[in-house]
Amino acid sequence: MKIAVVQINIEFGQPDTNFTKVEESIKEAEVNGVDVVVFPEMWNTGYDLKQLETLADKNGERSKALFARLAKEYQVNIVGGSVATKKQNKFYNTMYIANRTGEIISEYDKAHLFKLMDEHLYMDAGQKLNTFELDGTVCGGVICYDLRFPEWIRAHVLKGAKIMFIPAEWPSTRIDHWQLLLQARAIENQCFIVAVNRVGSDPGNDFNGHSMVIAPWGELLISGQSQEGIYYTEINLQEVDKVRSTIPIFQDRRTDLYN
Ligand SMILES: O=C(O)CCC(=O)C(=O)O
Repeated sequence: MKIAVVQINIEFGQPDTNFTKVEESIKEAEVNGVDVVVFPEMWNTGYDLKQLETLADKNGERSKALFARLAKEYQVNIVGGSVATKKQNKFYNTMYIANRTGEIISEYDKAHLFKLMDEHLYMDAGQKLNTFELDGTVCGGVICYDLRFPEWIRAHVLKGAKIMFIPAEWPSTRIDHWQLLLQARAIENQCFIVAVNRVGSDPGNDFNGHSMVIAPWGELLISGQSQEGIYYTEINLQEVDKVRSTIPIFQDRRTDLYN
C-alpha cells in the first residue's frame, strides 16, 4: 500500500486557500501512484476557533464533496485529516474518509478535546470509535490529542485496525512527545501508524511537521521532515501478522486482570 503524507502549511481562517491546496495535493499524489492520501488536522480553518460560526463547514458538505469527487476521479483513498464542521448548531473537529469509488465510508468527531488550546470551549466531543476498511484492510483514525490516550488507540486495534491514521496540529514545543508517543503506539499495538502534522504557524503556535509513518516493529519509514511537502512510503501489511506472531501480545493480554 503506497501512502502519501501531505505535510502542508494551513492558512489561518482561510478555507478557500486551504481547499485549493488540498485539491492540488491530491492531484500530485495520484500522479505518483498512491493508494492512500492523508492530510493534517483542521486543515480548512486552522485553529481559528473564534470564527467557527462563519468558517466551519456546514454538515461537512464542502469537504465531503471535494473528497468524494477527487477520490472517484483519481481512484485513490483519502484520509481527510480533519476539518472544522458545524452540525446541528454544534461545532466538531471531524475526520472524513473517502474510498476509491468516491464513497464517504466514515465520519469521526475528535473524542478528546484539547483544553490547552481552548478547544473544549468552542467544540463538542465525538462519542464513537472510527474504524473503516481501505482496500480490504481494517484501519482506524483518531485526531491529535487523542494520541495521548493509549486505551483509545487500543480500542481501535482490538476492533481489527492494522493501520492507525493520526492527523494533527501538534506544536513544535512538544514535538518530542509526538515522536515518542507515536512510536510507542506502533510498538505496543503492533500496527502501522500514519501520522500527519502541519507546518507553519498560527497566532498561538509554531508547527514543524515531523509527520511519521511507523512500522509495527517500530521502524521509522517517514520521520524528521520539517519542510512543507508530500512524503511517500510503501507499507507491507503482512508485517502486522509477522510481528504479532513473533511476540503474541494479543494472546498474552491478561483480560482477567484488565480490559
Ligand atoms: O497533546 C498535545 O500536546 C497537542 C494536542 C493538540 O495540539 C491538539 O489536539 O490539537
